[in-house]
Amino acid sequence: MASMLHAQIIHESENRNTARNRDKHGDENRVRDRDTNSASSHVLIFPLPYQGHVNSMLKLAELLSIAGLRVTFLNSDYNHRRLLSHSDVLTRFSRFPAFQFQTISDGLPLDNPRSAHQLLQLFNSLNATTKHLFRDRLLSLYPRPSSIIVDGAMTFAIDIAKELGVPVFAFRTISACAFWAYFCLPRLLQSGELPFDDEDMDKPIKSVPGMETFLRRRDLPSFCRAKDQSDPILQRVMTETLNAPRATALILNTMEDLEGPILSQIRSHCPNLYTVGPLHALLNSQSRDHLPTQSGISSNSLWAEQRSCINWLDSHPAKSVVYVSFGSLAVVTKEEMIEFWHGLVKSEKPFLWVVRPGLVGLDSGEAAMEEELVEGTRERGCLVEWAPQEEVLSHRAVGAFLTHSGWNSTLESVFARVPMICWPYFADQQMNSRFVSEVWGVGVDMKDECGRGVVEKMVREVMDEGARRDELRRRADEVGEMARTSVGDGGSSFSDLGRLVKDLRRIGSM
Ligand SMILES: O=c1ccn([C@@H]2O[C@H](COP(=O)(O)OP(=O)(O)O[C@H]3O[C@H](CO)[C@@H](O)[C@H](O)[C@H]3O)[C@@H](O)[C@H]2O)c(=O)[nH]1
Ligand SMILES: C[C@H]1CC[C@@H]2C(C(=O)O)=CO[C@@H](O)[C@@H]21
Repeated sequence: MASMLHAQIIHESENRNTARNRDKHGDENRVRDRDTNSASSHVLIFPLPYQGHVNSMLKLAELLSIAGLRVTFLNSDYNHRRLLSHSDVLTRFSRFPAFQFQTISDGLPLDNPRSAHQLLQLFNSLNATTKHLFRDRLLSLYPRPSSIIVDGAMTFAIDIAKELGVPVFAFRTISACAFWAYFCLPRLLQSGELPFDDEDMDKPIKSVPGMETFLRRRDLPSFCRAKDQSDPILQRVMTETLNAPRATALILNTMEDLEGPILSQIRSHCPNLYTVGPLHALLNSQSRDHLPTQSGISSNSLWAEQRSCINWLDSHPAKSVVYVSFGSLAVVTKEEMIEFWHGLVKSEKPFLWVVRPGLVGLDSGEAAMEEELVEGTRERGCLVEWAPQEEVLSHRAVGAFLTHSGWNSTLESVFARVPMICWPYFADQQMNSRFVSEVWGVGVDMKDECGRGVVEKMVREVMDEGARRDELRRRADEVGEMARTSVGDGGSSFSDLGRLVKDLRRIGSM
């Protein structure tokens, strides 16, 4: 049955892809239109256990619940404890009697920091431990899931779903441009462009179709910097990506107007592609009147949000503050922190800086660092351990976002029309920052530099009065408007979510 369904959805997708050329935003049924099949659809959603993945997949879970589907969200034990402590998920999801959380072990000991430095440990542990637990869970869940939406970075879950005959949708939480670069890894290796044979990081890259005119070595996902093609993380991300076409469909948190040409490339390998981003905006627009929170924002934070920074922002003029955050996984050295700090202070702009516990590597003297920062930022800075980021970015006082270019942060900044200063840390972020600066024109890219002079120069470029600032703001407004259109009634992401709901229902009724 799974394969019949797969064939049917693919057939319809091919027809639709042809129609897309005639009417890019062809209307689909409204998401909220429930039909009689909803009750038998049971969707299991299973993210990679990281903040950036839990965040977007939980937003999709909320949207599917709003549409009337039965949803089970499978969280790691470790993340679930933190999610319950630091967010309002229980109150929010109590609106949906058919929604449930379930938890599963990620196999790592409690004291493992689960940051970027332990990436391989997490992947190995998921494959050694969680994979088997997932199989048992799938067999024991009642009602049995009619479909599964798994993180596209967890091929083991695709394998098990296929083995048990449950239709599986892969949700990759990164940008289409980063996904496509990963997808082209075999040709990058075959052409000899990888591994790099010298130190010239500005050398153009030719083996990623559609990006020949602007992609350089330094813009490829950071794992491509491996000296040896057998590097385990490079191999891992390549395998995860090349497995996507085995799923019934691929879901991406992006929008047609932003990544259309790259999405066309991906469609030639994964014809049934749903583009439903920015998910946070789609969710906010569909649940604003029904949320128990004052801000109308669904927070899925794994750290306690320090809301005092909103009062601090309230006391600043419009577009005067630089918001700084490097997401949930990055670990920087004390030296890098000092450079950022000098650069920010020298730029003479007020700044709100998220210094997450664990952001500064332990071996680089974290305690002394914090003292210095608190002292040096007394005049102009506000430091928090974790911020209500969506709310911060939509605050009128924020004029720029110094970001690590994680995909959620990028989409949140795009939607809030805030120009970015990108300092990509690892993984997909190097691709995102190149697109932000060269393709979408909504920010500047520091790439591999974070010396104080560069930080100051980039902050001034984006914040100081002048033609450059005006151009960045103009583009940020244009691209932000595109995002608004995509998630509004009849927009491409709105319609694709409707199609996804319809397909999940149809599977549930078979
Ligand atoms: O103080 C903060 C800082 C962050 N966030 C939120 O945390 C999420 C962070 O996600 P993202 O910007 O994507 O960064 P990472 O946490 O680093 O996400 C990982 O997952 C992403 C999605 O796959 C990838 O794009 C990144 O490279 C990867 O590091 C965003 O929704 C932010 O709004 C807060 O709420 N408060
Ligand atoms: C560190 C990364 C390896 C895979 C995950 C990912 C992805 O490509 O899907 C992006 O960023 C990280 O969260 C993970």
